[in-house]
Amino acid sequence: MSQGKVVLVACGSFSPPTYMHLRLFEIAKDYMHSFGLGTIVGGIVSPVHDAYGKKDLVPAPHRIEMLKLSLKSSSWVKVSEWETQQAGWSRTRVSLQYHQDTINKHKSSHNLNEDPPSWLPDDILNVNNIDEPDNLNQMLNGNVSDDVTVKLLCGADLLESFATPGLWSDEDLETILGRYGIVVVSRVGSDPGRMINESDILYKYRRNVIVISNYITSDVSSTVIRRLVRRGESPKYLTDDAVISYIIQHGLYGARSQIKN
Ligand SMILES: Nc1ncnc2c1ncn2[C@@H]1O[C@H](COP(=O)(O)OP(=O)(O)OP(=O)(O)O)[C@@H](O)[C@H]1O
Ligand SMILES: O=C(O)c1ccc[n+]([C@@H]2O[C@H](COP(=O)([O-])O)[C@@H](O)[C@H]2O)c1
Repeated sequence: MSQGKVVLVACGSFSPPTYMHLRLFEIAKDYMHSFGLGTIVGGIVSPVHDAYGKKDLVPAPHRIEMLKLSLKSSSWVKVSEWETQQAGWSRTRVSLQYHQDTINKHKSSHNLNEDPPSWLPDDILNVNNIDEPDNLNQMLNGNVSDDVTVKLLCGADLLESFATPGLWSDEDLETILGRYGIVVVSRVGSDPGRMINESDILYKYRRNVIVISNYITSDVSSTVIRRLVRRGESPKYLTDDAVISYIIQHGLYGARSQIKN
């Protein structure tokens, strides 16, 4: 298991973002830090392209804006618009590869004039870090790898979807699991341990699959928020207040202005 620097990338619809989407990053960061599984230097949320065509997927500019509102207080998780700017839907392997390549490029060039994308973690852009004595000592002693690896951050339902026939290509799963690795947070009703045991490909790459039991369980989902909004009921405390205001203001998910506050 890599002990180096890690950037977590969460792919999904985020229609709308819930507080659990953002909790995933905090849960993963704490867990990986306490078990010495790598140093998290950044988090990226990558909303899916409209062409993914999932039911109730509001246009990407709305989802991006809601994510930005949700992440206002986060110093280390950023929104990447790259997937939404492509001509069509991008497979997750391609998205991970793009983010990894861009990180590598900026990390090796240290060229701040190169217009880095806004989602690039500050830790990678902060060239001054390189001269920090602690960092230098660690590197000289060979204790820490200076590689930065992206890892897919997801809930256990996404892991389960790997077994849906025809959904993910075997070749992509080999790359996602073998080259990058994934960090899976348990979700009500799913059993990631069993999934790994029952899937040959997950079992093969089990050392690259970090499973985190989320003991503060929550079944909140975008579906629940959309349902409440549609019924004119309040989704307060399931997502950021600013997201709720945005939904009402733009009449998303069948919102009417009389949503109870
Ligand atoms: N409550 C949760 N616990 C753990 N993981 C979650 C939870 N909610 C969402 N996720 C994870 O967040 C990522 C993005 O999920 P997605 O946008 O599909 O959210 P969702 O709430 O499941 O959406 P929907 O209800 O529209 O299917 C996925 O990896 C998903 O597994
Ligand atoms: O790469 C693939 O083959 C692939 C197959 C199915 C789903 N995905 C990604 O998984 C995410 C699923 O999001 P959601 O909201 O349907 O849970 C989304 O980011 C998709 O692009 C990716």
